[in-house]
Amino acid sequence: MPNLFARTLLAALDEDARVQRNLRTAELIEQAVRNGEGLLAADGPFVVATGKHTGRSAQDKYIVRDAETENSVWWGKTNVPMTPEHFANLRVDFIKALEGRDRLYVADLFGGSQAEHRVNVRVVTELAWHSLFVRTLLVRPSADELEGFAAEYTIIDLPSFRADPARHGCRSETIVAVNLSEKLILIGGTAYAGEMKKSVFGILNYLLPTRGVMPMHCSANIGPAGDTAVFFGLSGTGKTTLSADASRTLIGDDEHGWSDTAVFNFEGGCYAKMIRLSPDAEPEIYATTKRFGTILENVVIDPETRQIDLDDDSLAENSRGSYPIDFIPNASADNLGPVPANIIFLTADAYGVLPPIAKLTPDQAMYHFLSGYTARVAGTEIGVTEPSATFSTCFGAPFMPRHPSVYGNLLKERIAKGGVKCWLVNTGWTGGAYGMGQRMPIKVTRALLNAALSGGLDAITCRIDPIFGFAVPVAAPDVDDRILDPRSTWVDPAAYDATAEKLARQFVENFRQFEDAVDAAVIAAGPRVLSDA
Ligand SMILES: Nc1ncnc2c1ncn2[C@@H]1O[C@H](COP(=O)(O)OP(=O)(O)O)[C@@H](O)[C@H]1O
Ligand SMILES: C=C(OP(=O)(O)O)C(=O)O
Ligand SMILES: [Mn+2]
Repeated sequence: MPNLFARTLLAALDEDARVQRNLRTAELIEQAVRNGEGLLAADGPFVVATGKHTGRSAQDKYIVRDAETENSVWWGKTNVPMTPEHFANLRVDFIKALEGRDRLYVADLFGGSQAEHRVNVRVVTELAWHSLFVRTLLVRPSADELEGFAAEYTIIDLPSFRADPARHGCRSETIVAVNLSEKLILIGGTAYAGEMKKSVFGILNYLLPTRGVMPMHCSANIGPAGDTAVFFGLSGTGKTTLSADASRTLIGDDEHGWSDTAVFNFEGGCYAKMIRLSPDAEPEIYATTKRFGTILENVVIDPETRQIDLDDDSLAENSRGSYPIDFIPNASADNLGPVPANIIFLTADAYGVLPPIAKLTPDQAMYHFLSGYTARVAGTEIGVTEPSATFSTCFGAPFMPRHPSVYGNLLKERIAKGGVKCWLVNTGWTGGAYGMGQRMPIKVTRALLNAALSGGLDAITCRIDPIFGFAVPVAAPDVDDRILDPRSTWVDPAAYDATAEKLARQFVENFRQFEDAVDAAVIAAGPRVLSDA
């Protein structure tokens, strides 16, 4: 039940003449144009600039620490507590800000595509395009379902709000405050739309483990043999890109649940990266940039010709496009598929040491799931700056309110049932002969995935990597064998060894936090620092 405050607010909004309720795409775009929120592009998309915030503000996110969350949330670097008093101040100030608006948008939506596992969410926004975004990304109730819709969670998103560190106990003018007892999320001081969808993800990640569903930061699709694959990965590792594949049916690009019987999408839309999008490598996603109903965030548009330029990164490297899932031609009509036959962990390794594909044992899979490794090149000068490793547990620490072992145990049970193969896929940067700082070609990754998912790597000889311990195929269909063994491509093998050792050491150090939570076999499944052996 929403608390008294939320009930009062919901009732007030129901009667408020300023509120535009559950408008559909065309009307929201008309309003957004009238409000001066963005421009229509020549080919149909609505194009907006979000200003200062072009990505999530992970450092400005808080969870209210109270009786509900005290023992259920894993407090630490990513789940940062906020006092109920600071939240109460924030709520008062949000109400004041709402009162000052002459127009507000309300969208009543489902978080979760399956009736038995979804939550009813009401999203209140000051921007019409935000309302369109959240309608696009979440699951849209039918007209009948809207009739008796009772919101359980409320999200209020006010980009024009300015948080006050003294009153709200925060760090800056930007705030994402999650109150799980009041079932209220307040987002202020940022216009990046992704905050809304990832907030709903956080709610489901909190609730679903108690109902026996494993929530996952992954994309998912289904092969011609009815084989579901899930692709875990941190931002930028290729979940969205690789899940849109002409030969497989898309379930979703970012957030899913794994129940006893199915993998189901939490969402009803996708949120793709637009920067330097290639019509050749990503034809399905590219086609969405030519359609009415797509929103393009921080894509540069010529105000006269209304042509867009996907290569222009002057507004953001993280330019985005959101579209309903059925804009992808072969999307699943019921948002679900069978339980997975394959689990893929995507990593974008900037050190150039991980192979483009490796087979994992169940213990190695647990190790890599809890580690959640990726690394990006730090600056724009690719190959010159030092890459920095990121470990984000469950490949999604910012969205996981509970202890990693909660999600880890759900994975362990599922792998233990058998019938699922696990893979580590490096979509990052290659070293040596392939040139330091070259991103793994998408067509190489796709060829390897196709081979792995269709059973084409099952009979291929593998070598066991001496540092990382996993099995690496020595050959694969349609791929130059040399790229499978990064060490052999480095001009200086000793430099490879030193770099790989450096990464191995970071893995080991990061994993110390999980040593008490897992079996010895899982710890032993991690990389080895050879010089310490
Ligand atoms: N080998 C590769 N595999 C996947 N994506 C790649 C690869 N090489 C380059 N990319 C680019 O990296 C980005 C991956 O982003 P995206 O698929 O949105 O990741 P995620 O959904 O995991 O955040 C895209 O811009 C894509 O074009
Ligand atoms: C929307 C996001 O997800 P991703 O980058 O993984 O697509 C995000 O992290 O803000
Ligand atoms: Mn994505």
